Amino acid sequence: MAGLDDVFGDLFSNVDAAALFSPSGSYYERFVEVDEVDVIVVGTENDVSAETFVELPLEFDNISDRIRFGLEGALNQDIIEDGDTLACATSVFSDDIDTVSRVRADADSHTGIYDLFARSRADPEVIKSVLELAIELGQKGQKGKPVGALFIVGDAGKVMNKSRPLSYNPFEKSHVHVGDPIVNVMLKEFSRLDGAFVISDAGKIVSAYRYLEPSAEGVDIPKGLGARHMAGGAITRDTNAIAIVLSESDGLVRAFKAGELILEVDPEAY
Ligand SMILES: Nc1ncnc2c1ncn2[C@@H]1O[C@H](COP(=O)(O)OP(=O)(O)OP(=O)(O)O)[C@@H](O)[C@H]1O
Ligand SMILES: [Mn+2]
Repeated sequence: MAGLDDVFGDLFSNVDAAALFSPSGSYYERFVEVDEVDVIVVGTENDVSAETFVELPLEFDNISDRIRFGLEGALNQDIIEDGDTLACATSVFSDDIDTVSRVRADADSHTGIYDLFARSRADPEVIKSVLELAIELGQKGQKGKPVGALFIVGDAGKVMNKSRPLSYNPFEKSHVHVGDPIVNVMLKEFSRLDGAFVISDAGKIVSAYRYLEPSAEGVDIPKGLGARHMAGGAITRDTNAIAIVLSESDGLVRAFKAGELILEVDPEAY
């Protein structure tokens, strides 16, 4: 007689490693005793002081994004190899781990999400702050109305050379950085106005109200997106910046790198 174990056991039989997504300390401890497989912890923080850890920039709400990002990070850090099979344990319905997915690491299905954070010129913390700000802006809008915004992060000198001012720059002589609560309030306020924010690798706000003039040649952005997304996507081909765009029309936050759409998140899901 076959039992449930025989059937569900297929999910984790002969895996190369187990990836635990944001496990509790006690859950992780139980794995330390298991010497059958390597254990990888994936999360926004290494709360359990795991030996092998992959950092997530966001607690991705979408489970496949979460797993894909984790595996991309593990591949990038040479923790796993292309073709390895993993048992990925995550929580979907509660804070506890309640789901196991059997996933094969595929270097070809590389989405670039990990690269966006870990291999960009700009500081990963800066990228994370700007992404969080765009998500927050998408959730709340400006006085209840949907707003759009365009943030160009990194390689600021070159970005400034490929753009022009639409108005006076309120950040002209200031030395303010993203992540600072006051700055976030200012950025939200200015996001009502036209153009892009330019942010340095280290997170300094270089300018607001920039009109970007990249060459759009060879930029392949999804149809239906307008000038803001085109300009944001294109400048990331011309420079080593990344672009984080909040759409006023569909409410989604998108990130572009090297002229390509890398990440799409729905602020309402956070
Ligand atoms: N080249 C540019 N540089 C900076 N900002 C731009 C540029 N082109 C457009 N924008 C900004 O984007 C705003 C919206 O333009 P548009 O509707 O064409 O873009 P979109 O990609 O459809 O964005 P949304 O989804 O928010 O409507 C403009 O009002 C302007 O503030
Ligand atoms: Mn539009």
